[in-house]
Amino acid sequence: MTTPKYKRILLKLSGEALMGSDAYGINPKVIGEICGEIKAVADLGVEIGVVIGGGNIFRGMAGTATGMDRATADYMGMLATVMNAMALSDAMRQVGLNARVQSALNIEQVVEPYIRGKAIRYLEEGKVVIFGAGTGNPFFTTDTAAALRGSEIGAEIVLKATKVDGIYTADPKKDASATRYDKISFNDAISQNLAVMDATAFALCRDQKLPINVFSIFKAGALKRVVCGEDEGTLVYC
Ligand SMILES: Nc1ncnc2c1ncn2[C@@H]1O[C@H](COP(=O)(O)OP(=O)(O)OP(=O)(O)O)[C@@H](O)[C@H]1O
Ligand SMILES: O=c1ccn([C@@H]2O[C@H](COP(=O)(O)O)[C@@H](O)[C@H]2O)c(=O)[nH]1
Repeated sequence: MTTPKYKRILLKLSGEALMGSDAYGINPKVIGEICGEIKAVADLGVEIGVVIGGGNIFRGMAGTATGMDRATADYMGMLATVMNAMALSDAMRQVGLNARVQSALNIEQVVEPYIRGKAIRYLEEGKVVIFGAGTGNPFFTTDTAAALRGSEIGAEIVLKATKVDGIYTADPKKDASATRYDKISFNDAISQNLAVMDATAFALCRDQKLPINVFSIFKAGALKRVVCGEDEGTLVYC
């Protein structure tokens, strides 16, 4: 059997990735495939916390661009991540995973509130814990929530599963000449303003000595390869 390098991980899943090639929302085939990738890692005995983004439904900055109050728009963005968390939990159920959703905003008729001790107990029981509503605070992102929850649950690494296959010298979607790093230090990622992740998330992980691996969620088997310590995407280290 393949031996995982990590016992407990925090997986940051791109909200936008859930759209697949659709213009908006959640594509059932794509979310099912992503859950298959997660199951392959859970079957190795790895404890998995997940933070899900909301970019497939709503981003606060998009609301602000149309004149909305930023905090109001950000709360809408956080609610979008709760919808994604619920969809992900159900898609996990369909592939045979046992998942629990905890929300940083209290909507108790819908999902449990975030309680750190309970989340850790679920992980120890082999359940996947999906953290919705980001940090629960406006002016942050789900990348920062991943750094925060990863630190709180004692994850050994944050895995950012996104639409690109690593961190590049510039945004590869805008600059075709950009080249990918195999690894990069936190200080270099921050000083070069590499926008694949926000600086708050990088800084928190750096301070907590929590490495990050950025990889493509669309590459079959990539998540399992990262978890087994193989070179995949870009490693951000202290
Ligand atoms: N230097 C860079 N290297 C790699 N990607 C970059 C870089 N700079 C910007 N990007 C962009 O960052 C994006 C990933 O971050 P982003 O926060 O937009 O998405 P996400 O976290 O995957 O999605 P969501 O916000 O929906 O959860 C990539 O799709 C890429 O286009
Ligand atoms: O802690 C947080 C996390 C998120 N938000 C808002 O939600 C959206 C969606 O999250 P993404 O990280 O962009 O996927 C984000 O644009 C913010 O508006 C937040 O306010 N606080």
